[in-house]
Amino acid sequence: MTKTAVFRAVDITKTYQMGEVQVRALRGVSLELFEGEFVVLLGASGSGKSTLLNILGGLDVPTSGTVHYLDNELTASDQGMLTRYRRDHVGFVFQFYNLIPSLTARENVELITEIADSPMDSLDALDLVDLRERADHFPAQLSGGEQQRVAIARAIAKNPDVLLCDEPTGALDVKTGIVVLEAIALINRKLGTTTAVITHNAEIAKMADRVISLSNGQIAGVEKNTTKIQANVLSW
Ligand SMILES: Nc1ncnc2c1ncn2[C@@H]1O[C@H](COP(=O)(O)OP(=O)(O)OP(=O)(O)O)[C@@H](O)[C@H]1O
Repeated sequence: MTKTAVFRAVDITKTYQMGEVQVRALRGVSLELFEGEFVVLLGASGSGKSTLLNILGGLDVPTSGTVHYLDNELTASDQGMLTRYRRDHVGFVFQFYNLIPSLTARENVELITEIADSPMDSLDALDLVDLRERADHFPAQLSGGEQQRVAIARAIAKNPDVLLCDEPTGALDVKTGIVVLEAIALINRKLGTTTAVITHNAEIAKMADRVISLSNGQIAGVEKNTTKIQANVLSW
């Protein structure tokens, strides 16, 4: 059975013009991400990972090349279409959790469920990241890892088709980072959400179905993991 390509990017480039200087963040990247898979985008700082993820998530547009999300060509979409695409299909998790400090964990999740088409219950989303008991706590009462898990609950509460995570463990110690990765892997497994995680940490790549390595704005390799390692046995 052929798997559906959720994303298809063909020869995308991204050049930033900084005054006189041109920064070529992506130099001809082509890739496919398949339905339900867990992909790690691995690369050193500055290799173009965030630029690529932002383009897939409709937060940015490439300078040239095409990107499709299923049958929709993101590169032919206007801002309004990209906004709807993000709202209806994409969950984002960033390195810094961006929770609203004056709202409880549950209220932070409900910010999203209130505007989504077919959201899950906010407490069920918190349950998936094992934080139902902390639903009425404010971000300041939660540890960094717990705040990141609230951010994951918020991202998945709208039942997105894809979950895009940019260095989700970048601000966390190893033990806490592993708990956060376990939450992401559980969501991928349980809900079948196509998941891409950016990291510069090769150890984290071991938990993926496929690892796409980026170097200097280009794809340096694509590897399928024959065995997926569970997050709780990783260490770095
Ligand atoms: N808005 C921008 N304006 C100018 N240059 C940018 C911009 N965003 C990214 N770049 C440049 O593009 C290149 C790729 O950046 P990008 O953030 O995609 O890399 P990355 O692999 O995600 O790095 P990191 O792991 O450090 O976040 C870098 O040289 C960066 O300085």
